[in-house]
Amino acid sequence: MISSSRLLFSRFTTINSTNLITVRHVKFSTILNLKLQSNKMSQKAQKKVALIHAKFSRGQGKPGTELGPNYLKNKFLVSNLENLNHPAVDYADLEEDVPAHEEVHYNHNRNLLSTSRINQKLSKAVQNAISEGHVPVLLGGDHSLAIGSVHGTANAFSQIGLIWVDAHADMNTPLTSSSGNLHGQPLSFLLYELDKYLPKLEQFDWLRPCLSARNLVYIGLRDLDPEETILIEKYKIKAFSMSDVHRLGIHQVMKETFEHLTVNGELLPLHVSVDIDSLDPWYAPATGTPVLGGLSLPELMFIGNRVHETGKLRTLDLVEVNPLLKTSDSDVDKTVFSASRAILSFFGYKTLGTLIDGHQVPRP
Ligand SMILES: NC(=[NH2+])NCCC[C@H](N)C(=O)O
Ligand SMILES: [Mn+2]
Ligand SMILES: [Mn+2]
Repeated sequence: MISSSRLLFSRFTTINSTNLITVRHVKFSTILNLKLQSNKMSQKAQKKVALIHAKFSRGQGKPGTELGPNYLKNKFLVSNLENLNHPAVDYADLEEDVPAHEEVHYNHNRNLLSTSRINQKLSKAVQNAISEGHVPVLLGGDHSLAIGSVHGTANAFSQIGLIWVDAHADMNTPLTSSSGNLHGQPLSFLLYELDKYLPKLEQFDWLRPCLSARNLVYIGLRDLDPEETILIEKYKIKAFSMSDVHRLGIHQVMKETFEHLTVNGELLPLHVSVDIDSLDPWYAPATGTPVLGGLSLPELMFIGNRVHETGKLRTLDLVEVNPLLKTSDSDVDKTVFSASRAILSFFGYKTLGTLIDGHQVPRP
């Protein structure tokens, strides 16, 4: 029996040095005689990415996340979305439009009025973008924006699956939150099961819960508040903590995630909400609530690639980049670099290098 390494070796030795030199002058797909999958990709019109810029920071206490969209919409992101056949369009521009003195607070929970208003607009923008055949990508902004973003996706389909990639569970209610920050609470506003724990908040009159706890999967958890742990247990929510990622490996985590979100033999349309603090602070230091021991960028990109392969991504959020929280400029560069690559991975950008029509998408 010939071992595969010998086979490889014997094939390799048939290439002489002249051939190796000519290789450099010819399109390498021809040399390798590969039928590239990406050729097929390029013939089929791909969905456009509808960029939704949400300049918002009032879901938490640290100014700076409102600058996120300006950093995240960089040349590298836009040109590579183009290369990946998912051209980006600037779809909506949202910002806080409530003067500070008109804000409404509930107990220690801050900024209910502006958070409600921007999310109502965001939900409509997401629904419209989906109905026009685009994939909305929310460039945040803090994570309270997931209220509108997920609400929009959930209202565009009969049923969705939500993958929440985060160090935190963001499932506090205004009554359990110790910080009073709405970015730690979006899921309590979205899940049917948690509606009964919410106080009546007239600012959010427009909002109805739209997601079953059964259709939520967490990845990357490592900093939960006690009530969040209780709720996850009580409603048997599928949750992969960082120690689960270590135990199972990210490949198995994604396999089980998709199995969980498959209903009647079909994977649900997916909304993926990525909090940049799911990454270890080494990859993403410029964020408001960093927690050590997070995902590596290759792991997050693996998640993105697997989701991309399913063809089921309907909306993506990238939130909590805060360019003002830095000890040096390189902290911002690192965070934006990681965030841009993470977004691209959901549209087919691979760490290995990505081929389109036999050409490699440039790597920075
Ligand atoms: N989206 C985030 N970064 N959330 C952090 C939440 C932290 C804490 N659990 C809270 O409720 O305040
Ligand atoms: Mn978080
Ligand atoms: Mn979060």
